Amino acid sequence: MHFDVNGTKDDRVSNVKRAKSVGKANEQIAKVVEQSISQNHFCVALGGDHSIAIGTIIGHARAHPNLAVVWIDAHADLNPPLASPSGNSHGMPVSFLLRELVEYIPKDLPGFEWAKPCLGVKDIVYIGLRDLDEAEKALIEKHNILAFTMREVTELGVDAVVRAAIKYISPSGTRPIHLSFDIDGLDPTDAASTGTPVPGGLLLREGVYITESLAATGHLQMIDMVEVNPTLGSSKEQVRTLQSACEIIGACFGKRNRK
Ligand SMILES: N[C@@]1(C(=O)O)CN(C[C@@H]2CCCCN2)C[C@@H]1CCC[B-](O)(O)O
Ligand SMILES: [Mn+2]
Ligand SMILES: [Mn+2]
Ligand SMILES: [Mn+2]
Repeated sequence: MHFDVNGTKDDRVSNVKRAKSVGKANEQIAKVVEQSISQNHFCVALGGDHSIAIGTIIGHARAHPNLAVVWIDAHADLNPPLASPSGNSHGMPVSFLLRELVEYIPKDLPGFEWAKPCLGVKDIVYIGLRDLDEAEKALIEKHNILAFTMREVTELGVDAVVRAAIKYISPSGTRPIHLSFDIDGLDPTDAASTGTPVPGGLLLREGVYITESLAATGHLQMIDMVEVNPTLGSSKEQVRTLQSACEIIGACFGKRNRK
């Protein structure tokens, strides 16, 4: 039995653990992000798990409807609630955001009455994928979602991948970009202190390069830096993970290795 902050029952509904708390929290996040972006701030959302992207991206899209999203992650976070193997909302956010998947979202989710999808499948690109569930593979395939897995990153190189990603989501180079950066997109050598680490990820150098390249478009408006969990791993790993997160956030503001 789980309870929300008001002490009322908040259990698993339609296979979403603590649905009401997650929904209500994201409703607040969306309001704050919309306000901040509307005041022309560059917005940094620090997670916390990746379910916060429901609020950050819906909030951002209210201010910039033609938003494009770059999702850096070992995982696709694309499980519609009833297809999730874990019932953990951090593996679901993209399914709440895509208009083409609205039929898979249960209508009776407490706390999510406000959440309306704000992206089409062509408005998002993945980089770093290497651990997908069957439903996620099927949905990426069915909807032709552009995904550069770690295989493509190795095959093409990070420069070709980020150039292709930008060309795809913003051919004119003018669309506002939202970077949703799950720290587990990086290799555990650079980010071990996270809930679901997966070997064979992006080097910090590659994560910085991708972020710098997005910043260089002049239209990177917001970053989510999520899944950083400084309570996990050795203190050395914790320091390294936090350092990596700071390097990525810093890269949003331009080149790090100035000549
Ligand atoms: N797809 C998942 C889900 O629970 O939905 C399955 N699970 C990883 C699972 C562990 C056992 C071996 C196969 N992989 C975590 C992932 C969500 C990650 C959320 B993120 O925000 O950290 O990306
Ligand atoms: Mn997680
Ligand atoms: Mn994630
Ligand atoms: Mn992940």
